[in-house]
Amino acid sequence: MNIGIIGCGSIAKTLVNFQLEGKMDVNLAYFYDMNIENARQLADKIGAKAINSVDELIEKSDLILESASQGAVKSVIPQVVESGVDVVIMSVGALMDDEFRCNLEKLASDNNATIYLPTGAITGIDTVKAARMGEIYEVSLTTRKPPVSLGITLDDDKEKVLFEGKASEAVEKFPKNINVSSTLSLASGINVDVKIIADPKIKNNTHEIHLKGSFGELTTITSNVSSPENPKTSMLAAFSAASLLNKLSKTIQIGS
Ligand SMILES: NC(=O)C1=CN([C@@H]2O[C@H](COP(=O)(O)OP(=O)(O)OC[C@H]3O[C@@H](n4cnc5c(N)ncnc54)[C@H](O)[C@@H]3O)[C@@H](O)[C@H]2O)C=CC1
Ligand SMILES: O=C([O-])CC(=O)C(=O)O
Repeated sequence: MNIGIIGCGSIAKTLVNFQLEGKMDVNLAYFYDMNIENARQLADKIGAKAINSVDELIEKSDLILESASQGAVKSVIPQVVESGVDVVIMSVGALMDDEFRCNLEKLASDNNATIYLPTGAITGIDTVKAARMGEIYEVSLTTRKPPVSLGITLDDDKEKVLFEGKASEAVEKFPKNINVSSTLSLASGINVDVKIIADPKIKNNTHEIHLKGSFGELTTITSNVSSPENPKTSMLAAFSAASLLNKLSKTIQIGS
């Protein structure tokens, strides 16, 4: 399966390294970026092709992985699914816009395309999906990142709450830091409560999920090593994308 990639930054680079290590069961074949140099650099590492037109990327790819930005999801992904090409979306925050998501879902369904949302930099999405078969009473996400990951500096070493509210607002205010809240919301069917804390005492990007439902209770804590290329992004996000791509060709499918 030939994969086209939109957005050649930290996540795409990790995928390229996996391909170099022989860990990918799919072929990362085509690279597109609004900065063509970023696409060239990654494509050259694995003898793939940098492409400077979305039309050509769609025409050539069996599946497209978006690892660019919420803006890219809104501007490019409708055209991808309208062409009947499956897509993996990393900038999941774009899908908290209900009207956009419903239109995209209809466009995909009308054109026989599938939209995949990887678990990303959190843990427990399998359980959240299963919990939804019963009743979910409450669900929340507390994200704690070092200030550098949030693109700020703090005057002292005290933690600072930067945001408390719903996921739909969080993804607008922190578009590069809290896509995971959208994944959790879409999996649970609830616009989840989100707290974002800048914590100078921690090194890792940490996401804590609490969920109560008719099945019982779930708590997960994921303490993520940041990407060396982009401290906002945790390595696990790219690992999750790679794992999802590999899952597409597996005969035994593990997890719900
Ligand atoms: N779902 C999840 O769990 C996670 C999602 N993310 C999201 O994944 C996306 C990619 O993350 P990174 O690779 O770390 O980002 P990055 O900033 O390292 O790289 C993004 C690349 O996309 C390109 N780009 C941006 N907008 C574009 C557009 N409209 N068209 C074409 N190229 C465009 C940039 O030039 C850059 O090369 C971001 O939106 C990030 O917030 C990040 C971490 C976790
Ligand atoms: O990588 C992470 O820790 C989470 C993240 O940036 C996002 O969800 O946008």
